[in-house]
Amino acid sequence: MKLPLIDLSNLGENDSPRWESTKIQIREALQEYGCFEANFNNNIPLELRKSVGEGIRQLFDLPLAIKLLNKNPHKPLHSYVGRNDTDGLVESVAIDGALSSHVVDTFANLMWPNQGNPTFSKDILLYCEKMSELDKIVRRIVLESFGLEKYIDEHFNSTDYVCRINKYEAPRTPHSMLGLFSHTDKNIISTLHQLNHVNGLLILTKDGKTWIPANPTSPDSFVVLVGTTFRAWTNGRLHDPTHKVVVSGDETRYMIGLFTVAKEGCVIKTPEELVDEDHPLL
Ligand SMILES: O=C(O)CCC(=O)C(=O)O
Ligand SMILES: [Fe+2]
Repeated sequence: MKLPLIDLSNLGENDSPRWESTKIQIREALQEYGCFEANFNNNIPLELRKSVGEGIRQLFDLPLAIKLLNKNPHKPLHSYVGRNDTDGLVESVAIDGALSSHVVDTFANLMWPNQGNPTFSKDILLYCEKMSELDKIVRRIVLESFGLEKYIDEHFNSTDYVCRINKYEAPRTPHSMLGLFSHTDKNIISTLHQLNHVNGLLILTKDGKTWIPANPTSPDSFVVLVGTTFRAWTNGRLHDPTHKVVVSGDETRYMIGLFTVAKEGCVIKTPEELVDEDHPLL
């Protein structure tokens, strides 16, 4: 089994025939699988991909004491996660508010206290901007597909972005090993981009029977995944898939993800249009 593959490159205006057919594809994919592979090419140039990969390798090579400075006392999931913090092979950093150059520079100054890392800051900011374009297209399309255009601005204005960068140590055994435990994302939308050719993400089907490999079919593709908050907002119409990461072989896996989260203090409320006899409020 494979994830649905949907081409979102150069999608054009939002009343074109292509936009309309893409809307149907996205809605079906998010109902049935809770995710899809998005082709979004021409969007992230090869040079940027290489440069960001290099910056991320340098970041994880920093001493543990430095990486531990990436902490958020109020939100433990928006902080550094080390190899000993979970059962898996994952190590991870988080940049909360990654669409702000000030936030990204502050993060880089913390990690590279001498003079920051201007290349890293510039690359991450650009990457996150591109991924947020994808998030906005998908959310706009989903809301339109429910006839809820009137909520689009409110939706966009009530969200922030967290960038999370994951490294999965090479297990160096012929057996596959757990990279990241099985979970659902609790945020709204996750936009995931595997940075090298080392696969590992698996998505559980809605019936809970099959793990589908989410191996990118091109270096320009992303996995767009529904989080529990969006499932709640849509009164259960969209599925929030369980997923995990399993790695094998002798190469390290890197992933950069942009997680759309509700702003602090924002209350998630299902629009009344999505509640009726067939769909009582969950
Ligand atoms: O590494 C991946 O592909 C997925 C990571 C993930 O599921 C997460 O960080 O929530
Ligand atoms: Fe996840």
